[in-house]
Amino acid sequence: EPSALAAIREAGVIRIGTTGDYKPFTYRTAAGDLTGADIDMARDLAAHLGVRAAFVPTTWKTLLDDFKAGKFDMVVGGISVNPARAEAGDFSIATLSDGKRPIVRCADKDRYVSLAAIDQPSVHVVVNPGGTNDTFAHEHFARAPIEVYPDNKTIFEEIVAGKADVMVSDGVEVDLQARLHPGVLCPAAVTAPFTHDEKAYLLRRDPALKAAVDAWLRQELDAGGWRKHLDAAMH
Ligand SMILES: O=C(O)C(=O)C[C@]1(C(=O)O)C=C[C@@H](O)C=C1
Repeated sequence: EPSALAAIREAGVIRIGTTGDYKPFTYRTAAGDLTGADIDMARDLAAHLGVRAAFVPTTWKTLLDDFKAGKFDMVVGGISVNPARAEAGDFSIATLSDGKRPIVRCADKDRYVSLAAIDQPSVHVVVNPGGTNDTFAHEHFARAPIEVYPDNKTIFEEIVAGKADVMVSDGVEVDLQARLHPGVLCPAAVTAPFTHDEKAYLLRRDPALKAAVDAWLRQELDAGGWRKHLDAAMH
C-alpha cells in the first residue's frame, strides 16, 4: 500500500476535513467561502506539496468517525490534541498552546472566575456538542445545568440573550468573541485557564506525511506565516 503522502501526490489533491464553525480557525461565510487561519495554512500546505486542497465538511460530533472512515487525509480548524484522536492518526507539531476559560456577559466577569462559582444550580452553562468543550463541561459541572446547543456559529448569542450564562472554551475563541461583542461579552477574570491544550493538525498515519507537514509547519512557525494568518483572522 502506498504511503498517504504518495497517494496525495499521485491524486494531486489533499482532502482536508474541517467544521467551518470556529473563528478564528475555520469559518464558512454566509456566501459559502471557507476562511480562517487554519484554512489559509491548509491552502499554503497544499501549494507547498504541489497539490490541490479539497475541503470536506465535517462536524465536531462526527469528526473522528469521518476521519477513521477515510473521508479526509487531514483535519484542521482549532483541533485540540487528545488521546482518542492521537490513537486514530498522527498529530503534527502544535501550532499553539491554549487553555479553556469562561466567556460571560461583561457584568458577570468577576463572578464566574472558578469552577466552583460556575457549578451552581442557578448558572446555565452552554456548550457546542462533540468537541473538547463538551467533554470538559460534563466532567466539571455536576450541579449547573448544561445546555447542549448545536450551532457553534450562533452559540454566543445565547449568552448575550441571557438564555445561558457561561461558556467555557478555548482562550483564543473567548478573546475573539469578546472582541466581536464589545461591552457585552467578556472573558471572565480567571487567574489561570482551567486547562492547557495544544492545537495541531490531525494527519492520516504515515511517517512520510507527518515528516513533510512538520518540516513545512516548523518553517511557517519560525518565519511568521502562521502568526500572520492567525492575526489576520483575529480582526
Ligand atoms: O474539539 C476540539 O478540539 C475543539 O477544541 C473544538 C471546540 C470544542 O471543544 O467544542 C472548541 C471551541 C469551539 O467553540 C468549538 C469547538
